[in-house]
Amino acid sequence: MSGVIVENIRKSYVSREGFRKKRVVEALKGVSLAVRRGEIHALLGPNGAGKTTLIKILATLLLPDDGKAYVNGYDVVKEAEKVRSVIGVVLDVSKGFYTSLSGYENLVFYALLKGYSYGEARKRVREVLELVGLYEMNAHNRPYYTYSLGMRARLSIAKALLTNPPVLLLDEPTLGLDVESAKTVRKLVMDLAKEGRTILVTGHNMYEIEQIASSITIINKGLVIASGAPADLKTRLGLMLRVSMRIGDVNSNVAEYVKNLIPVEKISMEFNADSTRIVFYTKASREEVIQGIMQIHKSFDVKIIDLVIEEPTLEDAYIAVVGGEHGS
Ligand SMILES: Nc1ncnc2c1ncn2[C@@H]1O[C@H](COP(=O)(O)OP(=O)(O)OP(=O)(O)O)[C@@H](O)[C@H]1O
Repeated sequence: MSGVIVENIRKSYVSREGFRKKRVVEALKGVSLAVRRGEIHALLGPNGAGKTTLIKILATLLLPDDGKAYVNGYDVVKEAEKVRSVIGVVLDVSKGFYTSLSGYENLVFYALLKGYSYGEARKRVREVLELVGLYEMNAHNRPYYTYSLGMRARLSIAKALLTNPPVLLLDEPTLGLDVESAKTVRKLVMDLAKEGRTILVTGHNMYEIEQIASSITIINKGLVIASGAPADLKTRLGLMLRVSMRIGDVNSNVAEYVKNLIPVEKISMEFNADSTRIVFYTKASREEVIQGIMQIHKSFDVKIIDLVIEEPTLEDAYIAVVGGEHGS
């Protein structure tokens, strides 16, 4: 049974422009996805793709116009209360806290709202602060306004964990964070999944998501444009390895050698005084490329000075499907 199921969800926003005119934005035009229990699933897309809208529907903050969605088996429309009891939500990491209160006081306030007794609240807040690393940083007693963005993100996740929910819905939890803080938050998300939680996380940074998600759905303008495991997506989208090689020879025939041994899509050469740089793109596997290059080395006595084989990142996958329309 999946942790999250989304079936053909549609949602439009209607806003008034002037006195009579209505503007309709179709934020979701029939989106489906499934997140297995205990899995990190990434929902990727450029700005305005519809990611936040879907998270809000799953969090029971917005009603869909059409379609079905279930969280841990509960219908987000008909069983909203039950859905709320099994989710933890992060919508905007830098909002929702009282700036003059400490992280600890903020969370105790929210824990009391969730129905914990004062004693229970204090105990649970300490646990979640420890879980996200704010306790060991000794940051829990500092006022919120002194928190860095990274600490604010951790506190948002701590808040989402107050009720120990099995499902986490995280909307861009690393947005605006510096590299180190983003890394810490990613590690935290992975640790939370290892504990058996189902996590749906949105983002638009392929590099980040590739490292933590076991499956991905890419949406654009309210439609799913690709989905699958990161590696499968790369293959399906026909992404190519980029091979850059420098040989200790000025040899214009080497491009022919390469093309004879490796299926090459695009090749370019740059001649220097005593070496040649060859750059090519191929759909062949890394192993096939290495075998081909070994063959060139052996058969033509070419000295290879350096060799770099770069795998396509999901950034490439994203550009391949979204084209020039991707956001920042
Ligand atoms: N309350 C609203 N009223 C009118 N239009 C809205 C509203 N909220 C979102 N939209 C529009 O719906 C579309 C989807 O927005 P949504 O916030 O879900 O996208 P997103 O993928 O989360 O983008 P971002 O990364 O910028 O937050 C956009 O065109 C947006 O302008």
